[in-house]
Amino acid sequence: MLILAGDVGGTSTRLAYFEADAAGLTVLAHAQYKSAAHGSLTEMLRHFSLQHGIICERACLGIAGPIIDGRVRTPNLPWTIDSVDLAQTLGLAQLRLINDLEANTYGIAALKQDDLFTLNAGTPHPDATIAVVSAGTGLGESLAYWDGGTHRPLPSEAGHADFAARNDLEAELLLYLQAKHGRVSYERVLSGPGLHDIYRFLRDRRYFEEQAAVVDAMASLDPPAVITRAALKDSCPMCVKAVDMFIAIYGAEAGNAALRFLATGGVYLGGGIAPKILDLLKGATFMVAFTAKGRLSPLVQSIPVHVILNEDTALLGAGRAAFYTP
Ligand SMILES: Nc1ncnc2c1ncn2[C@@H]1O[C@H](COP(=O)(O)OP(=O)(O)OP(=O)(O)O)[C@@H](O)[C@H]1O
Repeated sequence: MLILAGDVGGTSTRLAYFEADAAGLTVLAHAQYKSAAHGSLTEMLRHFSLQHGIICERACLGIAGPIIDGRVRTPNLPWTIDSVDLAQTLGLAQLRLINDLEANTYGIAALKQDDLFTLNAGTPHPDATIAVVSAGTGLGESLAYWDGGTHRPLPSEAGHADFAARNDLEAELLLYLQAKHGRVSYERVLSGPGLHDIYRFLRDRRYFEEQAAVVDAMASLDPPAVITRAALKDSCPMCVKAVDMFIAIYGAEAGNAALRFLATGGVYLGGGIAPKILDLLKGATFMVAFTAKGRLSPLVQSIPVHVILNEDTALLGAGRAAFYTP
Protein backbone atom coordinates (compact mmCIF):
# COMPACT_ATOMS: atom_id res chain seq x y z
CA MET A 1 0.00 0.00 0.00
CA LEU A 2 1.32 3.50 -0.87
CA ILE A 3 1.09 6.06 1.89
CA LEU A 4 1.76 9.80 2.13
CA ALA A 5 2.90 10.72 5.65
CA GLY A 6 3.80 14.03 7.24
CA ASP A 7 5.11 15.49 10.49
CA VAL A 8 4.06 19.13 10.49
CA GLY A 9 5.92 21.08 13.19
CA GLY A 10 6.17 24.77 14.00
CA THR A 11 9.71 24.93 12.58
CA SER A 12 10.12 21.90 10.30
CA THR A 13 7.79 19.77 8.23
CA ARG A 14 8.90 16.31 7.14
CA LEU A 15 7.06 14.53 4.35
CA ALA A 16 7.48 11.01 3.00
CA TYR A 17 5.97 8.46 0.66
CA PHE A 18 6.08 4.99 2.16
CA GLU A 19 5.38 1.55 0.76
CA ALA A 20 3.69 -0.16 3.72
CA ASP A 21 3.01 -3.81 4.41
CA ALA A 22 2.78 -6.04 7.48
CA ALA A 23 6.60 -6.13 7.67
CA GLY A 24 6.84 -2.34 8.06
CA LEU A 25 7.45 0.84 6.08
CA THR A 26 9.88 1.37 3.20
CA VAL A 27 10.74 4.98 2.34
CA LEU A 28 10.15 5.85 -1.33
CA ALA A 29 10.71 9.60 -1.02
CA HIS A 30 11.53 11.95 1.84
CA ALA A 31 11.82 15.73 2.17
CA GLN A 32 12.14 18.32 4.90
CA TYR A 33 10.70 21.83 4.58
CA LYS A 34 10.93 24.96 6.70
CA SER A 35 7.28 25.34 7.75
CA ALA A 36 7.16 29.13 8.01
CA ALA A 37 8.69 29.55 4.54
CA HIS A 38 5.45 28.26 2.99
CA GLY A 39 2.14 30.10 2.83
CA SER A 40 0.17 26.94 3.44
CA LEU A 41 0.47 23.21 4.00
CA THR A 42 -1.34 22.67 0.68
CA GLU A 43 1.44 24.51 -1.17
CA MET A 44 4.09 22.35 0.51
CA LEU A 45 2.24 19.10 -0.21
CA ARG A 46 1.67 20.12 -3.83
CA HIS A 47 5.40 20.77 -4.23
CA PHE A 48 6.26 17.36 -2.76
CA SER A 49 3.69 15.45 -4.81
CA LEU A 50 4.64 17.19 -8.09
CA GLN A 51 8.28 16.27 -7.48
CA HIS A 52 7.53 12.58 -7.09
CA GLY A 53 4.22 12.00 -8.90
CA ILE A 54 3.26 9.12 -6.61
CA ILE A 55 -0.45 8.35 -6.31
CA CYS A 56 -1.12 7.03 -2.83
CA GLU A 57 -4.04 5.18 -1.30
CA ARG A 58 -3.90 6.69 2.17
CA ALA A 59 -2.43 9.78 3.79
CA CYS A 60 -1.86 10.75 7.40
CA LEU A 61 -0.37 13.97 8.72
CA GLY A 62 0.74 14.55 12.31
CA ILE A 63 0.16 18.23 13.07
CA ALA A 64 1.30 20.28 16.06
CA GLY A 65 -2.07 21.44 17.35
CA PRO A 66 -5.46 20.22 18.59
CA ILE A 67 -7.39 18.34 15.89
CA ILE A 68 -11.14 18.74 16.38
CA ASP A 69 -13.51 17.15 13.81
CA GLY A 70 -10.67 16.84 11.28
CA ARG A 71 -9.76 20.51 11.57
CA VAL A 72 -6.89 22.32 13.30
CA ARG A 73 -5.61 25.86 13.81
CA THR A 74 -1.90 25.49 14.45
CA PRO A 75 -0.78 27.47 17.55
CA ASN A 76 2.76 28.04 16.24
CA LEU A 77 1.92 28.68 12.55
CA PRO A 78 -0.75 30.91 10.97
CA TRP A 79 -2.52 27.95 9.38
CA THR A 80 -5.99 26.41 9.52
CA ILE A 81 -6.04 22.90 8.10
CA ASP A 82 -9.18 20.95 7.25
CA SER A 83 -8.82 17.28 6.33
CA VAL A 84 -11.77 17.23 3.88
CA ASP A 85 -10.71 20.42 2.05
CA LEU A 86 -7.07 19.32 1.93
CA ALA A 87 -7.95 15.86 0.59
CA GLN A 88 -10.17 17.38 -2.12
CA THR A 89 -7.57 19.97 -3.15
CA LEU A 90 -4.83 17.36 -3.40
CA GLY A 91 -7.01 14.66 -4.96
CA LEU A 92 -6.40 12.23 -2.08
CA ALA A 93 -8.97 9.48 -1.52
CA GLN A 94 -8.35 9.37 2.21
CA LEU A 95 -6.52 11.85 4.47
CA ARG A 96 -6.32 11.60 8.24
CA LEU A 97 -5.07 14.37 10.53
CA ILE A 98 -3.68 13.41 13.91
CA ASN A 99 -1.82 15.35 16.57
CA ASP A 100 1.96 15.35 16.00
CA LEU A 101 2.58 13.76 19.40
CA GLU A 102 0.09 11.02 18.56
CA ALA A 103 2.21 10.45 15.43
CA ASN A 104 5.40 10.57 17.52
CA THR A 105 3.96 7.93 19.84
CA TYR A 106 2.81 5.65 16.98
CA GLY A 107 6.39 5.88 15.66
CA ILE A 108 8.02 4.46 18.80
CA ALA A 109 7.08 0.91 17.77
CA ALA A 110 9.05 1.40 14.51
CA LEU A 111 12.27 2.41 16.30
CA LYS A 112 15.42 0.32 16.58
CA GLN A 113 17.50 0.01 19.72
CA ASP A 114 20.04 2.64 18.61
CA ASP A 115 17.22 5.15 17.92
CA LEU A 116 16.87 5.49 21.71
CA PHE A 117 19.22 6.58 24.47
CA THR A 118 18.20 5.33 27.90
CA LEU A 119 18.54 7.85 30.74
CA ASN A 120 16.98 5.51 33.31
CA ALA A 121 16.71 1.75 32.82
CA GLY A 122 14.11 1.41 35.59
CA THR A 123 11.91 -1.67 35.69
CA PRO A 124 10.39 -2.16 32.24
CA HIS A 125 6.69 -3.01 31.99
CA PRO A 126 6.28 -3.40 28.22
CA ASP A 127 2.49 -3.74 28.35
CA ALA A 128 1.87 -0.68 30.54
CA THR A 129 1.02 2.89 29.56
CA ILE A 130 3.81 5.00 28.04
CA ALA A 131 4.10 8.80 27.94
CA VAL A 132 5.89 11.03 25.44
CA VAL A 133 7.03 14.57 26.27
CA SER A 134 8.55 16.50 23.35
CA ALA A 135 10.10 19.95 23.52
CA GLY A 136 10.66 21.65 20.16
CA THR A 137 9.09 24.83 18.79
CA GLY A 138 6.35 24.04 21.26
CA LEU A 139 5.82 21.36 23.91
CA GLY A 140 3.83 18.29 22.93
CA GLU A 141 2.74 15.49 25.24
CA SER A 142 0.82 12.28 24.74
CA LEU A 143 0.21 8.92 26.32
CA ALA A 144 -0.44 5.50 24.84
CA TYR A 145 -2.29 2.66 26.53
CA TRP A 146 -1.68 -1.03 25.85
CA ASP A 147 -4.69 -2.58 24.09
CA GLY A 148 -3.45 -6.15 24.45
CA GLY A 149 -1.47 -6.12 21.20
CA THR A 150 -0.04 -2.66 20.71
CA HIS A 151 0.24 0.80 22.27
CA ARG A 152 -2.65 3.08 21.26
CA PRO A 153 -1.78 6.78 21.53
CA LEU A 154 -4.18 9.44 22.75
CA PRO A 155 -3.63 13.08 21.82
CA SER A 156 -3.39 15.82 24.41
CA GLU A 157 -2.62 19.51 24.73
CA ALA A 158 -0.84 18.99 28.06
CA GLY A 159 2.02 21.25 26.96
CA HIS A 160 -0.43 24.14 27.41
CA ALA A 161 -1.17 23.21 31.03
CA ASP A 162 -0.08 25.72 33.71
CA PHE A 163 3.62 25.88 34.55
CA ALA A 164 4.26 24.99 38.21
CA ALA A 165 7.35 26.57 39.79
CA ARG A 166 9.14 24.33 42.33
CA ASN A 167 11.64 26.70 43.99
CA ASP A 168 12.42 30.40 44.46
CA LEU A 169 14.28 30.78 41.18
CA GLU A 170 11.52 29.09 39.18
CA ALA A 171 8.96 31.27 41.02
CA GLU A 172 10.91 34.34 39.88
CA LEU A 173 10.97 32.93 36.35
CA LEU A 174 7.19 32.44 36.53
CA LEU A 175 6.68 36.10 37.53
CA TYR A 176 9.04 37.22 34.75
CA LEU A 177 7.12 35.18 32.15
CA GLN A 178 3.74 36.30 33.55
CA ALA A 179 4.80 39.91 32.93
CA LYS A 180 5.55 38.93 29.32
CA HIS A 181 2.72 36.50 28.45
CA GLY A 182 0.04 36.91 31.13
CA ARG A 183 -0.61 33.20 31.49
CA VAL A 184 2.39 30.84 31.59
CA SER A 185 2.06 27.31 30.28
CA TYR A 186 4.79 24.64 30.33
CA GLU A 187 5.29 25.32 26.61
CA ARG A 188 6.37 28.90 27.47
CA VAL A 189 9.36 27.35 29.27
CA LEU A 190 9.98 23.95 27.63
CA SER A 191 10.50 24.94 23.99
CA GLY A 192 13.14 26.68 21.90
CA PRO A 193 11.53 30.11 22.55
CA GLY A 194 11.17 29.08 26.24
CA LEU A 195 14.89 28.36 26.56
CA HIS A 196 15.63 31.76 25.03
CA ASP A 197 13.30 33.34 27.60
CA ILE A 198 15.04 31.54 30.50
CA TYR A 199 18.31 33.02 29.22
CA ARG A 200 16.73 36.51 28.99
CA PHE A 201 15.33 36.10 32.52
CA LEU A 202 18.81 35.33 33.90
CA ARG A 203 20.29 38.20 31.87
CA ASP A 204 17.67 40.75 32.99
CA ARG A 205 18.01 39.64 36.62
CA ARG A 206 21.80 39.99 36.21
CA TYR A 207 22.59 36.50 37.45
CA PHE A 208 25.69 36.49 35.24
CA GLU A 209 27.47 38.90 32.92
CA GLU A 210 26.30 38.55 29.34
CA GLN A 211 29.11 37.54 26.99
CA ALA A 212 29.77 39.51 23.82
CA ALA A 213 30.49 36.35 21.81
CA VAL A 214 27.06 34.93 22.68
CA VAL A 215 25.26 38.21 21.90
CA ASP A 216 27.06 38.37 18.52
CA ALA A 217 26.22 34.76 17.67
CA MET A 218 22.55 35.32 18.56
CA ALA A 219 22.34 38.19 16.07
CA SER A 220 22.79 35.81 13.15
CA LEU A 221 22.05 32.32 14.53
CA ASP A 222 19.08 30.65 16.21
CA PRO A 223 19.32 31.81 19.89
CA PRO A 224 18.28 28.49 21.53
CA ALA A 225 20.95 26.69 19.48
CA VAL A 226 23.56 29.31 20.45
CA ILE A 227 22.65 28.87 24.14
CA THR A 228 22.86 25.07 24.14
CA ARG A 229 26.09 24.97 22.09
CA ALA A 230 27.75 27.40 24.51
CA ALA A 231 26.44 25.36 27.45
CA LEU A 232 27.79 22.12 25.94
CA LYS A 233 31.19 23.81 25.51
CA ASP A 234 30.93 25.21 29.05
CA SER A 235 31.95 28.58 27.58
CA CYS A 236 29.16 30.78 28.98
CA PRO A 237 27.98 30.54 32.63
CA MET A 238 24.59 32.10 31.87
CA CYS A 239 23.98 29.57 29.04
CA VAL A 240 25.00 26.71 31.36
CA LYS A 241 22.55 27.95 34.00
CA ALA A 242 19.76 28.51 31.45
CA VAL A 243 20.10 24.99 30.04
CA ASP A 244 20.34 23.54 33.55
CA MET A 245 17.06 25.25 34.53
CA PHE A 246 15.48 24.05 31.27
CA ILE A 247 16.60 20.47 31.93
CA ALA A 248 15.39 20.55 35.54
CA ILE A 249 11.94 21.77 34.45
CA TYR A 250 11.91 19.18 31.63
CA GLY A 251 12.67 16.47 34.19
CA ALA A 252 9.97 17.75 36.55
CA GLU A 253 7.33 17.85 33.81
CA ALA A 254 8.34 14.43 32.43
CA GLY A 255 7.93 13.11 36.00
CA ASN A 256 4.52 14.82 36.17
CA ALA A 257 3.50 13.01 32.96
CA ALA A 258 4.72 9.72 34.45
CA LEU A 259 2.55 10.28 37.52
CA ARG A 260 -0.54 11.61 35.74
CA PHE A 261 -0.75 8.58 33.44
CA LEU A 262 0.99 6.06 35.70
CA ALA A 263 3.29 5.53 32.72
CA THR A 264 5.19 2.56 34.09
CA GLY A 265 5.76 1.43 30.48
CA GLY A 266 8.25 4.29 30.17
CA VAL A 267 8.59 7.99 29.49
CA TYR A 268 10.04 9.01 26.12
CA LEU A 269 11.56 12.41 25.38
CA GLY A 270 10.77 13.34 21.78
CA GLY A 271 11.15 16.62 19.86
CA GLY A 272 14.14 18.27 18.32
CA ILE A 273 15.82 19.67 21.45
CA ALA A 274 16.50 16.57 23.59
CA PRO A 275 18.96 14.86 21.16
CA LYS A 276 20.86 18.15 20.83
CA ILE A 277 21.43 18.40 24.59
CA LEU A 278 21.89 14.68 25.22
CA ASP A 279 25.28 15.07 26.93
CA LEU A 280 23.70 17.46 29.45
CA LEU A 281 20.54 15.34 29.89
CA LYS A 282 22.84 12.49 30.96
CA GLY A 283 23.96 14.58 33.97
CA ALA A 284 22.18 14.40 37.34
CA THR A 285 19.82 17.37 36.87
CA PHE A 286 17.15 15.69 34.73
CA MET A 287 16.75 12.51 36.75
CA VAL A 288 16.90 14.35 40.11
CA ALA A 289 13.96 16.51 39.00
CA PHE A 290 12.16 13.54 37.38
CA THR A 291 12.25 11.53 40.58
CA ALA A 292 11.64 14.35 43.12
CA LYS A 293 8.01 13.39 43.67
CA GLY A 294 7.76 13.07 47.42
CA ARG A 295 6.18 9.82 48.60
CA LEU A 296 5.88 8.65 45.00
CA SER A 297 9.63 9.03 44.32
CA PRO A 298 10.35 5.27 44.50
CA LEU A 299 7.61 4.62 41.94
CA VAL A 300 8.97 7.26 39.55
CA GLN A 301 12.53 5.96 40.00
CA SER A 302 11.36 2.60 38.65
CA ILE A 303 10.03 4.13 35.39
CA PRO A 304 12.29 3.78 32.32
CA VAL A 305 13.21 7.06 30.59
CA HIS A 306 14.40 7.12 26.98
CA VAL A 307 15.48 9.94 24.65
CA ILE A 308 14.23 9.46 21.07
CA LEU A 309 17.19 10.11 18.76
CA ASN A 310 15.51 9.39 15.41
CA GLU A 311 14.17 12.69 14.02
CA ASP A 312 11.79 10.84 11.71
CA THR A 313 9.87 9.13 14.52
CA ALA A 314 6.66 11.16 14.07
CA LEU A 315 6.88 10.71 10.29
CA LEU A 316 7.18 6.94 10.71
CA GLY A 317 4.32 7.12 13.19
CA ALA A 318 2.05 8.97 10.73
CA GLY A 319 2.85 6.25 8.18
CA ARG A 320 2.03 3.51 10.71
CA ALA A 321 -1.18 5.27 11.73
CA ALA A 322 -2.32 5.41 8.09
CA PHE A 323 -1.54 1.73 7.53
CA TYR A 324 -2.83 0.20 10.75
CA THR A 325 -5.74 2.45 11.69
CA PRO A 326 -7.52 3.79 8.59
N1 LIG B 1 20.79 23.04 19.19
C1 LIG B 1 19.62 23.45 19.68
N2 LIG B 1 19.42 23.57 21.01
C2 LIG B 1 18.25 23.99 21.51
N3 LIG B 1 17.19 24.33 20.77
C3 LIG B 1 17.34 24.23 19.44
C4 LIG B 1 18.55 23.80 18.83
N4 LIG B 1 18.36 23.80 17.48
C5 LIG B 1 17.09 24.22 17.27
N5 LIG B 1 16.49 24.49 18.44
C6 LIG B 1 15.12 24.96 18.66
O1 LIG B 1 14.27 23.85 18.50
C7 LIG B 1 12.99 24.30 18.00
C8 LIG B 1 12.60 23.40 16.84
O2 LIG B 1 12.34 22.14 17.36
P1 LIG B 1 11.97 20.89 16.43
O3 LIG B 1 13.17 20.58 15.58
O4 LIG B 1 11.43 19.82 17.29
O5 LIG B 1 10.89 21.52 15.45
P2 LIG B 1 9.38 21.17 15.16
O6 LIG B 1 9.20 19.69 15.01
O7 LIG B 1 9.00 22.01 14.00
O8 LIG B 1 8.67 21.65 16.49
P3 LIG B 1 7.16 21.35 17.06
O9 LIG B 1 6.83 19.93 16.68
O10 LIG B 1 7.30 21.55 18.56
O11 LIG B 1 6.24 22.35 16.42
C9 LIG B 1 13.15 25.76 17.61
O12 LIG B 1 12.54 26.56 18.62
C10 LIG B 1 14.66 25.97 17.61
O13 LIG B 1 14.99 27.28 17.99
